[in-house]
Amino acid sequence: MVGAGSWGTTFAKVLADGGAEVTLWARRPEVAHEIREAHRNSDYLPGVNLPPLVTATSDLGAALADAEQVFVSIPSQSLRENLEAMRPLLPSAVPVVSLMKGVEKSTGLRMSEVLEIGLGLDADRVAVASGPNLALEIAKEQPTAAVVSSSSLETAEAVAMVARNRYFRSFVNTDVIGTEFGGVLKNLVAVAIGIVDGVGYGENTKASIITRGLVEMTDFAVAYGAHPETLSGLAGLGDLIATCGSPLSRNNTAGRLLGQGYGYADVVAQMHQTAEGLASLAPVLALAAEKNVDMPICRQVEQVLAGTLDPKDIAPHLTTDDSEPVGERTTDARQTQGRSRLRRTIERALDQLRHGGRSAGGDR
Ligand SMILES: NC(=O)c1ccc[n+]([C@@H]2O[C@H](COP(=O)([O-])OP(=O)(O)OC[C@H]3O[C@@H](n4cnc5c(N)ncnc54)[C@H](O)[C@@H]3O)[C@@H](O)[C@H]2O)c1
Ligand SMILES: O=P(O)(O)OC[C@H](O)CO
Repeated sequence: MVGAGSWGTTFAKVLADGGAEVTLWARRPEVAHEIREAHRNSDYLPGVNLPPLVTATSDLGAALADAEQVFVSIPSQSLRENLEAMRPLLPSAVPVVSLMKGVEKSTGLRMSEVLEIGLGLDADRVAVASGPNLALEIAKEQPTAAVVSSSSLETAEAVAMVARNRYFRSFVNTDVIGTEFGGVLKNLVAVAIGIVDGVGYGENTKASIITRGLVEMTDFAVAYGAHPETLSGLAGLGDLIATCGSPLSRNNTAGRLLGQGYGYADVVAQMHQTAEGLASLAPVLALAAEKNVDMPICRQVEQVLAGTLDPKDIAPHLTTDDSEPVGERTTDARQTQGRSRLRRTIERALDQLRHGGRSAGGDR
């Protein structure tokens, strides 16, 4: 396991409680020492005892030697800089699994893509695991589930066989794009939820943002080739519910601080753990623009982060509507807009007939 933060350590426990021997690589030797000697990682998982099958080292080569599967759980924006060191140490033919939920700011790439490029791997060797997985709940052995996804079903199944135990169930799919983007995008909606929570708005506002947020997530992921049903599954809706509903979520917490009036720099300074949504927002919006996907909630989060939108005004797209009414689903909206366009075309044709080609309404 590369990365001994809250999720890497928790996932190591998940694997060990399923019977696997796990070596964690911790960047800081003192963290590795505590895990090895005291079976604790008190910085990240206070009060949690790690099973004897988990050990740790700050020597990357020792952590990777003889590994049968490699899991990676470091902040998304730091992944690339670690791959050069990992590449020559990686045992051949083993699957590499991303546990991360971000996109690379400089390239807009998903973490599985960064792993493939940085480690020179075929896509079939790479998997991602994602779902409603708040680390501290799982570290306390509260039951949950996740999806392991790979373009190779064989790889996904091999990983899922290991990543399971009495409190953790792994499903499989081959929709890597949908599974990965689900984890990225729910973070952005969770920041929005935190903001309205910080402002003091109640459950109607939050339910509206969660529901409309799921539409944004689905439209975006489908535009990039995901299956829509993946976004209704554990890695989409499931994770959205968990992250938006829990004060344990760092993205939700960051949003709440913004909603309470703290500026972006103060929030970043107060966060001691990774809130991926803050760094993923800009690349996600750039990717959305490339595919003409409208993401009003994410755009407003960006404006709050930039200090150009008062947090209490975060939901105008829900409360003001100066356009024609549209359906809830984008496809419905397109149909409605299509009907409107057709109606306008017919009206123009009738108008031309009535006025001999001279419009009565304007200069076009
Ligand atoms: N914590 C959760 O509940 C949870 C659940 C699912 C997925 N994730 C995802 O897992 C990933 C890791 O998150 P986390 O919660 O473990 O974060 P964290 O902040 O708890 O820990 C991050 C770890 O990465 C290390 N690190 C920081 N900068 C580094 C660098 N430049 N090079 C190498 N290591 C570095 C830190 O020392 C730490 O061990 C994120 O993408 C997150 O979205 C987290
Ligand atoms: O603490 P967050 O906001 O990074 O969320 C953690 C997990 O992704 C929840 O599934």
